[in-house]
Amino acid sequence: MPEGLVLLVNLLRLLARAVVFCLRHPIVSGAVVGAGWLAWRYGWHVPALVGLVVVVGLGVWAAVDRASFVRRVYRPAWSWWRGWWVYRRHWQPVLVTAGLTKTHRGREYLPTLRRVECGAASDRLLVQMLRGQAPDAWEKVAANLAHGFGATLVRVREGDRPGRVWLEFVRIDALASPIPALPIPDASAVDLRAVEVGRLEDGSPWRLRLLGTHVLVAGATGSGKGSVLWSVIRGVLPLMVAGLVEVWAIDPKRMELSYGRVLFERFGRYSSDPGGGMVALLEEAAGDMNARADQFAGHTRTFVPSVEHPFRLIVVDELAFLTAYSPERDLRKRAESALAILTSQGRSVGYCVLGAQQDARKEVNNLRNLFPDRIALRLDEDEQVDMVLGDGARDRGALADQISTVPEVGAGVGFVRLETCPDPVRVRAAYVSDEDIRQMVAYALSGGTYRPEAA
Ligand SMILES: Nc1ncnc2c1ncn2[C@@H]1O[C@H](COP(=O)(O)OP(=O)(O)OP(=O)(O)O)[C@@H](O)[C@H]1O
Repeated sequence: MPEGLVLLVNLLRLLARAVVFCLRHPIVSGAVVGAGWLAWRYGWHVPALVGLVVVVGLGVWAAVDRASFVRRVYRPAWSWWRGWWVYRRHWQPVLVTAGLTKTHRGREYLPTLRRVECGAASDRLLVQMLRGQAPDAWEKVAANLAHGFGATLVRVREGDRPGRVWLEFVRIDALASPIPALPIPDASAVDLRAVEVGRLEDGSPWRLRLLGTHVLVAGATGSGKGSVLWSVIRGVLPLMVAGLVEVWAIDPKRMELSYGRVLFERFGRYSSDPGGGMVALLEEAAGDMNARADQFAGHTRTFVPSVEHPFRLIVVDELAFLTAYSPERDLRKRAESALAILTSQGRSVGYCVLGAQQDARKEVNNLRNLFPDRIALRLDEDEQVDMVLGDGARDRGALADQISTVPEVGAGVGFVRLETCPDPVRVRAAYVSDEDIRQMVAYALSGGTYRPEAA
């Protein structure tokens, strides 16, 4: 091809790209054209003044209403910038190297990047796959994509319609360091449908539902099950003091819960008696629940806690001690039966079982399916992940078997399935230390007048 023609073709290409850029980014191109016109018509100081007024205006907005400024200005601008600088600029070379493009009769077909949304810790990219491509083609090269775009991890999620996927690029591990115990909330702020217990991977609060469900916390020894149990108890503490919530603690290990024994004895019940006391307490809870169900039948369908009928949270630290490891067969059967009654019928009458379990294997706990909400902390084997969170959870990114064994990095870290989304989300429970528990006891015994934060 003659040199002149090559030059002409390249010029036309450049022009076409410039037009596409202007159409895709009307605000930026409009601002540049507007500033250029003002400078040409009135001199350079006019657009400079307009720019200054805009910057001051944005600064005032950020100072007055930070949240709306971040949502409407900062996030879109940051997404636009990263979308162009990090992703669009390297899109073609990274995808070619990762083997996600196809060449047919000399023409290259490239998946289309439709949208980029950048958060504080991760970026989400909506991608139109090539026709005939499936999400698992992207899952297989997740490591290539992570290295190619400078992320620590990439997850592939279902897109908004067939043929599309969301790619989640995790840049910063927002859960890498321990989260200190959350402040004890005001009684009016406690919602039993959303008790704040820690943080989600994107830095937002992790809220756990208690009312209308049962929760299973599974994790190997040292995975931080205690921090989930104590964060829940801390989150409902003001309602315990107000008499609207009772915590019945069953403590076979006599380790974790015994620290707050005085709390449970005063605002609920406590047993660590292996000779039948713990099972008797479970049976008592099941009996009370049945009596409550009889009383409510035909009168109330939605449970609202009151002093007469408080919400009862049955906390069991290590279910398997009662259902599998107990040497007495009769006690095992009775415990299993009481737990089955509570979990199958207790939800609608204000009973919630919060059970912790070290071993997720089927034979150890066949009550697992009675717990609608489950949390997988660090697990010993990869097959345990699906046993806890349900089939396909590990393939969808719940790598609970890869959580660090170093307590500062991995304790209290886990995966949950939220109601709003089928994909597992990484979370970390706040760490409630022994000193925090002591302060909780002081707060409760003072009737809520002693505030640990103020001490
Ligand atoms: N959320 C957390 N953040 C940071 N560190 C934590 C957290 N939870 C626990 N740890 C640390 O990890 C250690 C083990 O935690 P914990 O005893 O709660 O685990 P566990 O799962 O209950 O273990 P086990 O089943 O053996 O009782 C604690 O001593 C503490 O130092």
